[in-house]
Amino acid sequence: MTASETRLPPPLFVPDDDLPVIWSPEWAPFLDIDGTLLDIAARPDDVFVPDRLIETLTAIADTCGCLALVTGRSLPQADALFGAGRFDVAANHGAVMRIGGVVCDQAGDPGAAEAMAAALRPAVDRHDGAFVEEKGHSVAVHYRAAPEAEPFLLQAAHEAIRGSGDAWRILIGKAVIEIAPQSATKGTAIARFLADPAYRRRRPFFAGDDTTDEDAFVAVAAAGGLGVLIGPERKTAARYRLPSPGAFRSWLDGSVAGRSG
Ligand SMILES: O=P(O)(O)OC[C@H]1O[C@H](O[C@H]2O[C@H](CO)[C@@H](O)[C@H](O)[C@H]2O)[C@H](O)[C@@H](O)[C@@H]1O
Ligand SMILES: [Mg+2]
Repeated sequence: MTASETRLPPPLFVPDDDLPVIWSPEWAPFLDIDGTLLDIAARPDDVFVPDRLIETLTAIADTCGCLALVTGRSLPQADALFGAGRFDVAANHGAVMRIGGVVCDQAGDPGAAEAMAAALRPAVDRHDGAFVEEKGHSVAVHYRAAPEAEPFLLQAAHEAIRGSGDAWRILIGKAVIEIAPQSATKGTAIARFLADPAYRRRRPFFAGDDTTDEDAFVAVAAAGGLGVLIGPERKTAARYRLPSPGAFRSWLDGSVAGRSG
């Protein structure tokens, strides 16, 4: 069953501390970054990471014995935001995996990604405010400041991957069109983590905000875990929902035993 075929009841809205999780080594927490842990900002480099969030995530990782960021960002970007090597990461929408400090999987040819970025640039340059984000194993075209450009940029992205066979796929996120390896998703990333001794036999928890996170919600549900959608209500495979990254950060803070405001 694919994410788009998922038929589950509408997600439950969870006011603050009713989310049924008490961190312990039973759990494997998997967390999306943008729009989930962090508020959306005008540009990728404008995001703000509160010190307290890093302390909270570190405390959860210590309690559970594991924690992974599962993100569309690249590994260097995730490290720049949360501290070099601090957490396990599935980067580039699952194409690049680092577990226990070791980069164990790398899907997608960075040379091909660079060539696609170059091919996209003339189309992007025709729209003030649009820009290309090169991420090694994937490419993003941002148009938050040029929303009218979306159809044109989407066509350019389809043209960029034409001829690559099944190697690449297009994902549409928040004011962004991404080109990522076909062979990896956030769902395959979670399955890969759960096969690793550091995560095996744990109950997966995943929080994410985007339609690109639905593969992960399906994967955690299939493994008996728990998915939390961050943001407004929509069709989703997540079973719970919190309204914003701020609400999620507050819940995370409150979920860490022995800490107070
Ligand atoms: O999977 P995620 O961790 O949620 O990452 C998804 C993409 O997030 C970033 O772009 C988004 O957030 C930016 C900062 O708030 C915002 O300016 C942009 O409009 C959003 O699309 C990041 O730049 C991408 O590389 C990630 O794939
Ligand atoms: Mg996100």
